[in-house]
Amino acid sequence: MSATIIDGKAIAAGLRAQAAEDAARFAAERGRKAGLAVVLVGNDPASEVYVASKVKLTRETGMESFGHRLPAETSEADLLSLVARLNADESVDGILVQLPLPGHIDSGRIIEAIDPRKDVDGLHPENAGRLMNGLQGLVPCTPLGSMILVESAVPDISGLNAVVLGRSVLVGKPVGQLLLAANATVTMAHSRTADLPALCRNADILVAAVGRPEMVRGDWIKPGAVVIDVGINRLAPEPGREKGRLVGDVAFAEAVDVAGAITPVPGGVGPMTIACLLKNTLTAARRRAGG
Ligand SMILES: NC(=O)C1=CN([C@@H]2O[C@H](COP(=O)(O)OP(=O)(O)OC[C@H]3O[C@@H](n4cnc5c(N)ncnc54)[C@H](OP(=O)(O)O)[C@@H]3O)[C@@H](O)[C@H]2O)C=CC1
Ligand SMILES: Nc1nc(=O)c2c([nH]1)NC[C@@H]1CN(c3ccc(C(=O)N[C@@H](CCC(=O)O)C(=O)O)cc3)C=[N+]21
Repeated sequence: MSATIIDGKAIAAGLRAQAAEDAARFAAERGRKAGLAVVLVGNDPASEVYVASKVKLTRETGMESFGHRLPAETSEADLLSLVARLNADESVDGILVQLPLPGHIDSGRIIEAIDPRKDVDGLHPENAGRLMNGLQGLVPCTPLGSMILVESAVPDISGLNAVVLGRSVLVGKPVGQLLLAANATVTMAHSRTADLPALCRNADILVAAVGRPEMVRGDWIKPGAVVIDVGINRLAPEPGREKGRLVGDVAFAEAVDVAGAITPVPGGVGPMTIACLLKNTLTAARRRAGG
């Protein structure tokens, strides 16, 4: 058996087309474009690639993009004052501070300083709490994108066994909350979980977000399961190559023979993350504008 490949790239393109329509309507109704501010501290090459891609797609979608690049040695106080300015700026509907931040900055303090209504990453404790309590808020982009991909592959999630590998605030925990809200029976696994392979073999839906290249092997997967691979891992370059290959947390070549449906890396969850960021920015813009 060979799994259906869930085409995140195509589904993300559809979401962006919808976002572009919504952005045009917002601009026509409000007399200004919705705006997203992206803050990058330091010069981590991977972060620079993601941020460049976010800026490009934000503009292509018909929204205003405000880029803020700060040197690695920026103080926490200076970053907090930038966040305060963006909170007060009426043309900014969404604020994203790219993670990870340099070690001398407490990311928790920065995230808590963002106006929850502009927190398009959905990482502010108020938005995390709203998600947990089933209240309206802003949902983190990667989990939201992962969930849309699950829904594209399974008509009814209700009653299915879901296993989430990873419990980060950015990915694992919110993915678990979304699956729970959709009535899956959710198990959250992590680095202390006993016998991961056996646990995973029980999963109708398996979401891998651990950051360990190809950790999930083919024989961990229940035949017919839906596998969402969130991992983005850059391998060391092969001799003569400048860049290493990008792989997920799942050994794709093995898993594809067992799963019912699976996301590739690249072209799976990654493009959905950015599309959901644009979607969240419009959601934030409309709510701030009162409708
Ligand atoms: N596609 C996209 O858009 C995005 C992709 N990513 C990718 O997703 C992956 C996860 O990211 P993120 O959640 O931020 O990572 P974190 O490092 O914050 O969290 C990793 C989680 O995986 C768990 N873990 C680590 N090693 C193991 C192991 N050997 N067995 C079981 N569990 C393990 C950790 O457990 P414990 O809590 O016990 O330490 C932790 O909960 C990364 O590859 C990242 O690059 C991230 C964001 C967006
Ligand atoms: N505050 C914050 N919010 C984030 O959402 C956030 C973050 N910080 N820090 C880093 C991670 C990582 N992340 C990705 C987004 C898109 C792709 C993506 O588009 N990937 C392409 C390939 C890109 C390539 O080729 O390098 C794909 O999977 O097809 C990947 C990873 C968002 N993150």
